[in-house]
Amino acid sequence: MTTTSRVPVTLVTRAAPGVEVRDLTVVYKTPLGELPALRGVSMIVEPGTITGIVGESGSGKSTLALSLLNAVQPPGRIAGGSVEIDGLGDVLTLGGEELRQARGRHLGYVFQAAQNSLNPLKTVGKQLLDLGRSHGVRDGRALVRDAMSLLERMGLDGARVLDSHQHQLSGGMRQRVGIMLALVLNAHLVILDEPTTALDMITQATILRIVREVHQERGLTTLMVTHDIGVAAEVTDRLAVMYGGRLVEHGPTREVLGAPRHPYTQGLIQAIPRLSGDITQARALPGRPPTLGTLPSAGCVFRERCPRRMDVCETDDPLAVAHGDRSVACHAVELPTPGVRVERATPAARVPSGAEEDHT
Ligand SMILES: Nc1ncnc2c1ncn2[C@@H]1O[C@H](COP(=O)(O)OP(=O)(O)OP(=O)(O)O)[C@@H](O)[C@H]1O
Repeated sequence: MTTTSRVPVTLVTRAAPGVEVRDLTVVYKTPLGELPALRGVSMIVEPGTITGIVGESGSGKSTLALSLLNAVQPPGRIAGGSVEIDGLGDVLTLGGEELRQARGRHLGYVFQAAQNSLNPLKTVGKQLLDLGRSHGVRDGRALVRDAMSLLERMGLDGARVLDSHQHQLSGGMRQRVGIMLALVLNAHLVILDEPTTALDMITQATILRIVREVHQERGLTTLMVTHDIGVAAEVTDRLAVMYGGRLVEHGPTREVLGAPRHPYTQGLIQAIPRLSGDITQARALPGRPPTLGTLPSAGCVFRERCPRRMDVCETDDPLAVAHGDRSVACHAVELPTPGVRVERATPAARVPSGAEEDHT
């Protein structure tokens, strides 16, 4: 990723953008005061990759996704850090029309509960044309063609869906409309927050295949929030594991799932029931994830549930240690050879902006 100074949104490069999140802190106002939902999160997203953001409910996944769009709403507030996106600069410094144009045209997104986000008074087709117009799309017919083709690939009757109102579509159909709307303006950074939660297993598999295909065809950088490790395993190249507002482990999906290093990642994987073999081997993580009010203000956020807890975990928040293109934030993890203790979870090698890379 190039460290960009601010450039006008219209000059944006169309190649898959890299993203660098640096020291991001987001707080929510609560009766106990402002409490951090994200604390010092740093992460690099390589251009052209699909990164899964996983973790239990409340770990900060959606807050991170919203921050990438500079869309955290009160009672939340971005209290510190930066989100540099190739071609856009630090999105946290964008506002007004610049930010509106960036969203949709350059940053496509499907928020959680996308199935409820359509306007009940307008047909999907009308909303599509409104969206196009508000982003300066001149060729409405081409936009409709592209939308129909995306919908049809997701197993829907495109013409019928565009003619429908929200109440005429099932939850799963609306979810797919949300995905179409995120992709149809040709954004090159796409953020999907739980894109398949309302879908049955077969439809979910179809959608994941299409997300992957469209990602490759269009040269996207994709971030997918999911609480479902199976979904992440199926579709992502890299995995970012969050706990209590911290990024605790990050690396290539196969390596993180095959040889998890952080005790939390190990616990998450052990908790997945297997379809074959001994199902009694699935072991739920003991305890519950913290809420904003129960997060410890010092030491490791995971220590209460950690089987490898040590004295230092009570007092020192572990920094991310990068080793190759993996990083882990845990006092108890011994790396194969001495790692470099760094504040930021930075992969060793960065691919230049827009460079092609085989991540399979
Ligand atoms: N509007 C809000 N006001 C107060 N606290 C909030 C608000 N939104 C989120 N939080 C808190 O911030 C923390 C992170 O929430 P976030 O929704 O980002 O987590 P998540 O990992 O996406 O969870 P889920 O999988 O349940 O969506 C949680 O403790 C949550 O309760």
